Amino acid sequence: MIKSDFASKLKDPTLLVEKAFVAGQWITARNGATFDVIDPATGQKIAAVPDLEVEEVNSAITAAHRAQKPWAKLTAKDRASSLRTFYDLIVASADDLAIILTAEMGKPLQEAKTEVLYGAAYVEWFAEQAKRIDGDVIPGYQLDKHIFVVKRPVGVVGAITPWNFPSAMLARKLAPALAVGCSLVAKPAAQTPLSALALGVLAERAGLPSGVLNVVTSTDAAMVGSTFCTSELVRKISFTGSTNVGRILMRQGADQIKKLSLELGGNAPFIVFDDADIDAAVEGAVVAKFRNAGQTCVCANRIYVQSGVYKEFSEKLSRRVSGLKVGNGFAKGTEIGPLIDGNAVKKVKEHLENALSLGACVTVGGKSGEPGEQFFSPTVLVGVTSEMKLAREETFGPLAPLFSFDTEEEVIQMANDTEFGLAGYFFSRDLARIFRVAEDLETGMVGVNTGLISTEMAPFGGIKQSGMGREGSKYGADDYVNIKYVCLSVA
Ligand SMILES: NC(=O)c1ccc[n+]([C@@H]2O[C@H](COP(=O)([O-])OP(=O)(O)OC[C@H]3O[C@@H](n4cnc5c(N)ncnc54)[C@H](O)[C@@H]3O)[C@@H](O)[C@H]2O)c1
Ligand SMILES: O=C[C@H](O)CS(=O)(=O)O
Repeated sequence: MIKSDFASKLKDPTLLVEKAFVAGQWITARNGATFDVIDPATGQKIAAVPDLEVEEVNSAITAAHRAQKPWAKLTAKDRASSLRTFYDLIVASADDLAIILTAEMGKPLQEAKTEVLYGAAYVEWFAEQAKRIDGDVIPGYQLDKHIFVVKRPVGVVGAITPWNFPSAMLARKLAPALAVGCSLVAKPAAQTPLSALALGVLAERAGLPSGVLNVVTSTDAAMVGSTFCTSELVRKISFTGSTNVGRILMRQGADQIKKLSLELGGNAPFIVFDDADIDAAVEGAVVAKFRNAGQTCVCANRIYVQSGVYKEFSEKLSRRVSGLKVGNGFAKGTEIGPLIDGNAVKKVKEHLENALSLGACVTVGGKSGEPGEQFFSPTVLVGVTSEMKLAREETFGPLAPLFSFDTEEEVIQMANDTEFGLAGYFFSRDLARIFRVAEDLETGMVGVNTGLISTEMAPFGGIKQSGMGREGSKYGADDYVNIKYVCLSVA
C-alpha cells in the first residue's frame, strides 16, 4: 500500500483499495502487473492498482453473468433495500470518498464532496424507483386474449466511465442498472480508479451479492471495451466519455446489436441576451464554465453575448474570474484545481494561442503553471469568432471565450452550428423569448437563467453526436430494461 499523506487524512483507510473487485473478491493481476495513480496537483504517485488483462476481464463478466439472474429474481423491494443501504454507506463515508477523489483527480475538496453526494443521490433515487418499474395490462384484441406488458432487466452491463467525475459517473450507471435487476462490470478511467474501487468496498458492505458489481482496472481500455462488445454475456454497454470512443464502441457493438447508452462530448453554448439580469448571467457563466476547472461535458464552451451588453458582461465576468483561487484541491479556499494531465493543459494552450492568432484578446488569466504542473489560470477571451478552434472543439479547461451577436436568429444559428448537442444555457427575462429559444436550441438539456442543471431527478443526456439514452429520472431506468409483451389466451 502506498502510504501517501492523503491516506493519513482518511477516517476509514480501508476505503483506499489497490486491488480490483471481481466476483466479490479483491484481486491482483495474475501476472502481478500494476499501474500508478498520480495526483495531478503534485505529479506524485499516490497508489498502484492491478493492470488486468483479458482473462481477468472475462472472469468479471462471467461472475456478473452468474450473479445477474438470482439478483433479478429478488423482489424489487429487496433490491431497493440493498441500494438504500448502499446509499446510506456512501453518505456516511462522503468525506473520505471526497479525499480519495481529490487525491486522484485534483478537483477542490468541496467540489469532490458535492460530486460524491450527487452520485449517491442517483443511488437513493433508483433505490426508490426499483419498486416502480411498472408494466401495463392492455385490453385484448379478441375476447379470449389478454395483453400484459412487463419490463425485464437487460442482463449484464459493461460500464466505462471517465476521469472527470470518477464517482458520480459510475453511480449514475450502477444505480439504475442494479435497481432493475442487471449486474455490472465497471471499468473506470486509468487516471482515477480509486473512487470506483471505494464504491466497490461500500457495495460489498451493503451486502450486494458477489458478482452483482465488479470493478476492473486496466490501462488497456481498448481491450476492455472490445471484450465487453464481443462477449455474448454482456448485453449492454453504458459509456460516458468522448464522442470518438463512443463511435468505436458503437462499431464494436454492432455485430451483436448491443444495447447502448452513450453520454458523450459537448460544445455547450451559453447565451446572454440584452434583457438578461447581467449579474445573474455572470454568476451563471462562472459555474457553467469553471466548475471542475472547466472539465465537465456540460461546460459552457462558447459564450455568446448580445452586443448591447457585451462590454458590461465582459468587464463584470473578467473581474469575477480574476478573484477565483487556483491551487491544490486540498488547500483551503481553492476554487480551481489542476487539470488532469499535461495533455489537458496542452489543449487549453492550443485553443488559446489559436484564438489569439486570429484576433482574440485576453482580459484575465492566460497563464499556465510551472513546467510539469497541471495548473491553468481561469481565462476570459474577448473578440472571439467562429473561425477559431475553440468554437468547434471541446476545450475541456478554464477558458471562457466571449462571442458577440446582434440578433436572436443569428445566435440560434451559431449555437446550433455544431455536431454536438448535450447542454445549452441562456439568460433572458423575456418570457416569449425564453419559450422560443428553449425550443430552438438543438441540445438534450437547456438551462434557462441558470448555469447548473445536473440532478438525479432529471433526464441527463444529449442528442446528435453527444450521445443517446438518458441517466437519472424515470427515463434513466428505461435504458436498462427490455419490454416484454405477453399475450394470454384464455376464454
Ligand atoms: N456526456 C457526459 O455525461 C459526459 C460526462 C463526462 C465526460 N464526458 C466526455 O468525456 C470526455 C473526457 O473524458 P475522457 O478523456 O476520460 O474521455 P475518453 O473517451 O478518453 O475516456 C473515457 C473512458 O473510456 C475509456 N476508453 C478510452 N479509449 C477506449 C476504447 N478504445 N475503448 C473503450 N474504452 C476506452 C477510458 O479509459 C475511460 O475510462 C469529454 O469529451 C467529455 O465531454 C461526457
Ligand atoms: O462531465 C459531465 C458530468 O455529467 C458531470 S455533471 O453531471 O454535469 O455534474
